[in-house]
Amino acid sequence: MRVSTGAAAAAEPAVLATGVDVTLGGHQILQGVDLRVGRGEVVALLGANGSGKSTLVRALLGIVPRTAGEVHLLGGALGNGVPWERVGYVPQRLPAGGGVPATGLEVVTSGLVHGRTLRPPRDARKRALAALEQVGMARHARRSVLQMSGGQQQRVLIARALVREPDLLVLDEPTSGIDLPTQETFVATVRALHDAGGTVLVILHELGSFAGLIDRAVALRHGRVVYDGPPPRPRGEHAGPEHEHTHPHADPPTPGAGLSMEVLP
Ligand SMILES: Nc1ncnc2c1ncn2[C@@H]1O[C@H](COP(=O)(O)OP(=O)(O)OP(=O)(O)O)[C@@H](O)[C@H]1O
Repeated sequence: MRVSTGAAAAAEPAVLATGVDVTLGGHQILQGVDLRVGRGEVVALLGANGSGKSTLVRALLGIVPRTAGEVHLLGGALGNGVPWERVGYVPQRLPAGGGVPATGLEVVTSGLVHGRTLRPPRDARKRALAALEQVGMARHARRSVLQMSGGQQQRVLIARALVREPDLLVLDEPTSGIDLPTQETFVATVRALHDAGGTVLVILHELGSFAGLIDRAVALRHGRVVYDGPPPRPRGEHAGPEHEHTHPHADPPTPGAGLSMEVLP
């Protein structure tokens, strides 16, 4: 991880959002959301379908507009104040209609290009290949992402976020559609980023492979924060933080072992 410039900025939380409101299509989707993620924390964002998790993450990143509220990332106000080259984002899926036939390598290399320099660094190819290797996609580096399965595309998006070795990694359901061995490789990579001092905000439907990594959970319901505290314990021991996921799972998941919003207050 790179050392932040300015001790004051480094002391600020990685994510600080206050009073965030978002209205989309005439409906208020988020209402007065406050969220703080300290440096080095791993925070899970939980909630039922449609509770506003993706919208919150997209508002935090400035992808959807706020009608009220303030957002600071890595000590900078949303917009030009944010050091975007230190922020990695994995969206839920490739944007629909993004019909550009880029290869996996090109998509990952684009993760090294940011507003201040349009030219990838000299070692971009090597770093992009290493990131693809981390998600088990190195041998597909030259394939068009449009010809990849949804899970493969997701792995390329993860590699694109990891390649810049971000200080803040924001993940929108990163493991949906990805097989378990790849999930566990990915979680190990996120753990390494966290061990190096990185901060992670991750939308999850169940803690699953992430269980042992999560410091805190924040739950949304109908666009409001309804819980902010320790991650709720899964009912099944198998999915608990104490369970080391070191083996491939041949059996289907235990019913109820996955942590869902239904068990939250
Ligand atoms: N562009 C949009 N225009 C209108 N409504 C939208 C738009 N995007 C999202 N919504 C609505 O906002 C609400 C929250 O959606 P969002 O995708 O943030 O939920 P989520 O918690 O991430 O759900 P999921 O777990 O299914 O991904 C939903 O009711 C959705 O229909």
